[in-house]
Amino acid sequence: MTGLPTSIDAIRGLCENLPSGSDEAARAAAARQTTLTKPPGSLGRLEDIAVFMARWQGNVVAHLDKVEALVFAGSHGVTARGVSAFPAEVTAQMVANFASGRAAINQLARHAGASLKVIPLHIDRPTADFTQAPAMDEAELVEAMTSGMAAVDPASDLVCVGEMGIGNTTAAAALAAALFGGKGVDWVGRGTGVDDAGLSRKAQAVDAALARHGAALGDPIEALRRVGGRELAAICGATLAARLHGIPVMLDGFVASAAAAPLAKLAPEGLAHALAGHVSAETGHRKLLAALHLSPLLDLGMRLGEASGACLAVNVLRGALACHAGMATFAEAGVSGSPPA
Ligand SMILES: Cc1cc2ncn([C@H]3O[C@H](COP(=O)(O)O)[C@@H](O)[C@H]3O)c2cc1C
Ligand SMILES: O=C(O)c1cccnc1
Repeated sequence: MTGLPTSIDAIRGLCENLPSGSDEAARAAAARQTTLTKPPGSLGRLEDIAVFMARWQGNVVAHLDKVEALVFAGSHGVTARGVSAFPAEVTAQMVANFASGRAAINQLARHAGASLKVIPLHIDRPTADFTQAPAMDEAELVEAMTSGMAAVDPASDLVCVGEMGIGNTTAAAALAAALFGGKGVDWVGRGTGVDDAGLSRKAQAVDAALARHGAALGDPIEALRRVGGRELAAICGATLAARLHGIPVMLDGFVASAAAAPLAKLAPEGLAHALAGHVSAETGHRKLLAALHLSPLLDLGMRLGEASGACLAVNVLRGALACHAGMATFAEAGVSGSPPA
C-alpha cells in the first residue's frame, strides 16, 4: 500500500486486489503439525490457528512479538432516540478512563501482551441520526476509514480491533441488517442493558433507517457510510489495511464484526485474514458470525466491546503458537509414530 486512499473509489479499488496470504507457509505449517508429538488433530483448532497465522504472516512458525489493540471511539446521533442504557457523554468519559489505564481493556490488553492504542474520532461531533440522514458524508467516511488504516503499524504481528461509542450496537445492528437482510428485531440486542422499551426503540430505529436509505444500502460501503459510525468505519479501514500489510486481525464482538463485515461483501475472501476472538452475548452476534463464516474462539457471555474479547483470545493464539514452535517432532523425541496402515 503506497499512501492512504483519498476517495471512496480508491478504497473500493484496494478491495479488488486483496493478497491471499502465503500458500507455501500454510502448507509447510500444516506439514509441520503432522510431525509433532501428538495424535494428528488432537490440538483441535490450535492446529488450524498455527496454519492460519503461518499463511497471513508468511512464516512457517508465526510469532506474536508485537500485538496491537486498536480501540476506535465515535459518537452517534442516533443516541437521541433513547437506544442506549447510558448517556452519550460516557464515550468521552471512557476514553479518559482508557487513558488512565483503569478500563477493562487496559487490563486485558496487558494480560495479552498487547500494546493499546485508543483513537478518538471527533467524539465531540456526533454522526447524523441515521434514521433521518446518512450518518456521514463521503469525506467523513473516507476520513474515518483512513484513520483506521493509518492506525495499523505495518510491523505488527497481529491487530485486535475494538470500539467505544454509546449507541453503536444500534448502528451495528442497522449495518448487519443492511448487509445480510432482516429487520431491526432480527439484529438488535440489549447493548449496555436497555429494557424492553429500549429494545423496541432500537428495532424501530433500525427499521426507520432501512426504510429511509432503501436500495442505497445494497452497496456495502454506502451502508457503512449511511448507517455506520466513525469508529465502525475506522475498524473497517484498519481491517483492510492489515490485510494489505499481511497482518492477521482479531475481531472483537458484535460491533467490531459488523464494522468489518462490508469487506466480506466487497470481496468473497475479504475477511479471510480475520479471526473472531469471541461471540458476545449481544443478540445477533452469533448469526452475524455465521453469515461471515467465522467461528468464535471464546464464548464467555461477554458483552463489553473495547476489544476486550479480542485481546482475551490472543492468549489462545499464544498457546497455539507455543505448541507449534516448541513441540518436538516424533523423530526428534524418538516417539513411535502410528504403525503403517
Ligand atoms: C461504562 C461503559 C463502558 C463501556 N465499554 C464499552 N462499552 C460498550 O457499550 C457501548 C454500546 O452499547 P449501547 O449501544 O447500548 O450504547 C459501546 O460504547 C461499547 O463499546 C461500554 C459502555 C459503558 C456504559
Ligand atoms: O459485542 C459487542 O461488540 C458489544 C456488546 C455490548 C455492548 N457493546 C459492544
